[in-house]
Amino acid sequence: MSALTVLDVTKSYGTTPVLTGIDLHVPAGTTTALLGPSGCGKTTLLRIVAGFDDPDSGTVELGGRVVAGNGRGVPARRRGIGFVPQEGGLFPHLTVAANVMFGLPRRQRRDRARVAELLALVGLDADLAGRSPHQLSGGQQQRVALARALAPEPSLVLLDEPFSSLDASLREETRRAVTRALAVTEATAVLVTHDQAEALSTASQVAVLRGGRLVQLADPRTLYRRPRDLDVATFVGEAVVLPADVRDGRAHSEVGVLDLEPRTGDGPARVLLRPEQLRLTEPGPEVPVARVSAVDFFGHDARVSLELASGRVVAARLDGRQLPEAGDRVGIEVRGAALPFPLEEPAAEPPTGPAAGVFGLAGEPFGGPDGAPSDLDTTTWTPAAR
Ligand SMILES: Nc1ncnc2c1ncn2[C@@H]1O[C@H](COP(=O)(O)OP(=O)(O)OP(=O)(O)O)[C@@H](O)[C@H]1O
Repeated sequence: MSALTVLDVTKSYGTTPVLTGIDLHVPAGTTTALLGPSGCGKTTLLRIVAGFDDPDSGTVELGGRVVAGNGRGVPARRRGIGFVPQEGGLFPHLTVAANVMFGLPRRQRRDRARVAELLALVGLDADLAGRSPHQLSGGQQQRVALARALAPEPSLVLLDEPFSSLDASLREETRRAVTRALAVTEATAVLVTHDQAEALSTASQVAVLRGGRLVQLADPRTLYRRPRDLDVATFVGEAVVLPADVRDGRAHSEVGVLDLEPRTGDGPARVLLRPEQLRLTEPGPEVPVARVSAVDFFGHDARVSLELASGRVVAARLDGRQLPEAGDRVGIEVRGAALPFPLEEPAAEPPTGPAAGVFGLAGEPFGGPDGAPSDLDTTTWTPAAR
């Protein structure tokens, strides 16, 4: 497996720039996810790496060899790249075994043991070898597609939204099987996705693209904990963003006085918390209070919408065992530090619908003009009450 290096790659379609100065290094034997909203240029970058398209400028190197740019254009079939498209792309008239064999070098084409080995690698039983693709589930088809892509021991594997056509239960299981197979074979891989959970859980580094630019390249934990701006913060997970006044290195906010990591200078700022940092407690004179405006129960956890005194609604992710009811009055406690951002950075568009207010103002304030709790029909929640 080889390292992939993309250097200053630019691409336009007509007069519309689609990629601008992309630099990306994928170390050998690791997986990088290309994450970004629809139309940000993920597929275009993947096609340039694969050799289906040429960059206008910049270079693509595989294993230290320039395969595109600088006047070179190694054809796609000579790059030694395995490709897994969105929906398998298996040959419908061939059996599973024949599909996998198609990926094998000519001298191994009749090697049934090697086919069984590749099927086992992606977590499939050898009994499936005689089936046609239409006799497999979507997740099984994607695994066969990966087995076929890995068969020639490619220098690089490209996966273009490989789980997007699968339903939630198959998706998780298939994602795990694919991640495992990539790790076992020490494959260098690039995964295109617009699903942040998929990117964070599958890749060793995530490249966030926005409007044809690479805005952040980081390992999943750093990306989630230290997004470089609030757009990235909201793209890679749910965000609680609050105005704050920083004094002596601590942020005075509507949910209390928060530690900051990293520290920042005094003055007005905005701070980022993740919903799992919010905890509920009994309301008291020193405790910031909120009213529960909705509870979405997911079994393993729940998302609780909290309307603060200003009317701002924020989300908390809570263990599903002790939950308040909509209308309850609760106290808020914050665990861990907040991440500060300058005040002037433009905020992302406030979302609408059930997540509304995670990012901004929504709904009527529950306090009066002076911030005092109104006489809404609220009961006080205590942690031990349910
Ligand atoms: N062949 C083409 N001709 C003209 N414009 C194109 C072509 N291919 C892509 N585009 C445009 O380039 C931009 C980036 O497209 P691309 O498919 O790379 O985005 P993406 O991030 O993969 O999106 P999605 O997640 O929806 O697949 C889009 O605005 C798209 O309309």
